[in-house]
Amino acid sequence: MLSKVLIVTAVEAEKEAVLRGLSGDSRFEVLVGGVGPVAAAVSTATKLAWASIADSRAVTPRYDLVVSAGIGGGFEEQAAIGSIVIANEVISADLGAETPEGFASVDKLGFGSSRLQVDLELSSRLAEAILAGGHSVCVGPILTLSTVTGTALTASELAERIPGAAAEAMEGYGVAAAAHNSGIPFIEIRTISNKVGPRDRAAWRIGDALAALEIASTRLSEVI
Ligand SMILES: O=C(O)c1cccc(C(=O)CC[C@H]2O[C@@H](n3cnc4c(=O)[nH]cnc43)[C@H](O)[C@@H]2O)c1
Repeated sequence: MLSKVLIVTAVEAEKEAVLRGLSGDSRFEVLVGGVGPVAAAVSTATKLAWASIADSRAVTPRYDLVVSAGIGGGFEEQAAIGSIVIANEVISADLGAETPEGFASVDKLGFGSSRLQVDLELSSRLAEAILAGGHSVCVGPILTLSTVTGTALTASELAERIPGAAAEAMEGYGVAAAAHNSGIPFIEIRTISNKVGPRDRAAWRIGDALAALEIASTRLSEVI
């Protein structure tokens, strides 16, 4: 059983949904890290650094797990609105260069990796627990972007470039980079508020996604 888990959300409404699902489980700490990969990375890394300093004075244990959790967009035929997506990989999908032949990732350019690993064993157990609880769940790559996809063309380009892409959001890769930098296991949970594609704000079902986030948080507290 893990003893201390840091969950990072983008906004307060997501934190509140996570806390409702955790029902006071004191093993968890929930941080509102801000919207976008940079805010998420800076907030998470700062939190982990201070915890490490405190830990060195044996005041509080360092974290056993870091979680990026929040709402996200679901890719067609992968994740429906209201469903839960658990990452099997997090990918910074716009980290690279635009070329006449199309997008070139930093991996392709030789400047590093746009992909970060997750704790696959825990992710799998969490997905099984969600499924056993009767909620729809998908396990697949979750993309991190600095811009919310707003056209069918971009959605299809992403789906073609990253086969099996299940969801997109804006913070996971940043939180994961901070966790990996501290040598702490990481997972990402997204609950689907909208379809990835043409921008249609009226079609966003944030309430449904927050309700699913509460469910996912309850299952998380059961499996760790
Ligand atoms: O385009 C709009 O008018 C619009 C309306 C409501 C919210 C937004 C956001 O930019 C929310 C970003 C926030 O939510 C996460 N999120 C949710 N769905 C997606 C998505 O399809 N693509 C990327 N991020 C998404 C994200 O992690 C942010 O925290 C825009």
